[in-house]
Amino acid sequence: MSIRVHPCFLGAAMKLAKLGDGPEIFHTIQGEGVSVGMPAVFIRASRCNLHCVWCDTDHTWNFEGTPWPHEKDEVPGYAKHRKADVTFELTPLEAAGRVMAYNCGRTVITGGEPLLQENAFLEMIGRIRMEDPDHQFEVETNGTRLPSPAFHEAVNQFNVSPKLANAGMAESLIRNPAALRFFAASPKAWFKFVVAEPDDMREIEALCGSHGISRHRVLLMPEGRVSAELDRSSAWLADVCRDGGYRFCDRLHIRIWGDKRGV
Ligand SMILES: Nc1nc2[nH]cc(C(=O)O)c2c(=O)[nH]1
Ligand code: SF4
Ligand SMILES: [Mg+2]
Repeated sequence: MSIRVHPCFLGAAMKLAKLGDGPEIFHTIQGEGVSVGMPAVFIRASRCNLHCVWCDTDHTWNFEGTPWPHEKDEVPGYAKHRKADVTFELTPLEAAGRVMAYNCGRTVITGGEPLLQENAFLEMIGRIRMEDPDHQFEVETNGTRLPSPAFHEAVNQFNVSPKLANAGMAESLIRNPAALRFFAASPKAWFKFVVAEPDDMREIEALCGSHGISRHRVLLMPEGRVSAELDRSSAWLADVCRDGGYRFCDRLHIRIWGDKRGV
């Protein structure tokens, strides 16, 4: 498939999260969703349009000078990040080179919210497919942004994680009905909900009902940053999945490596 990129987008810098001295691009296995277990290169966008209180990638958005609360505010030593310390800028061409250096056939574009920079990622995808036409791209998104037709065409799989009230934001911020209906109708989209307590199910069922999301496309994932936390809700969540016809989804990278970055 050839991908055309409008010339005015060529070369626009992308803002990625920083890991060590470089951009947050790493080779691991997909830990969540329908392609769990598959080898993949992850590339993490900096910046998000949301600010979930329990976000585990808050270095992509919780910057000095912003008013957003985070559950780690109570943790001694936790402080908001200096933007320059946690951002790495590079061109889509440079990003493509770093991704291809791993010689892996699958890339997961995550964040932050990658759709805020979809033109830059579209250019990166085009560059990679010039060398590796069958390269598979997944995008992890919070489901509040409608992808452009070209971006939707280029991406193989969208892992859509709509946020619930437990993320601590106004409904108007976390919900874009047009985007949700678009993904509900896309054969490329899967929906992944982080479930913290049984009450969350009411919200998930109402959301799916009102946006045409089929339960066959829904994965329910226990909330937790470490194995013991996942264990706490896995048993009852497995029952919910069995009885409701949902797919259960563990967080394999947390089982294997715990709460670490770059894996
Ligand atoms: N191994 C691994 N799998 C993942 N699936 C989704 C991730 C994410 O942070 O979006 C993630 C991640 O950070 N690591
Ligand atoms: S949408 Fe995702 S990246 Fe953005 S704040 Fe929420 S959990 Fe973090
Ligand atoms: Mg993660």
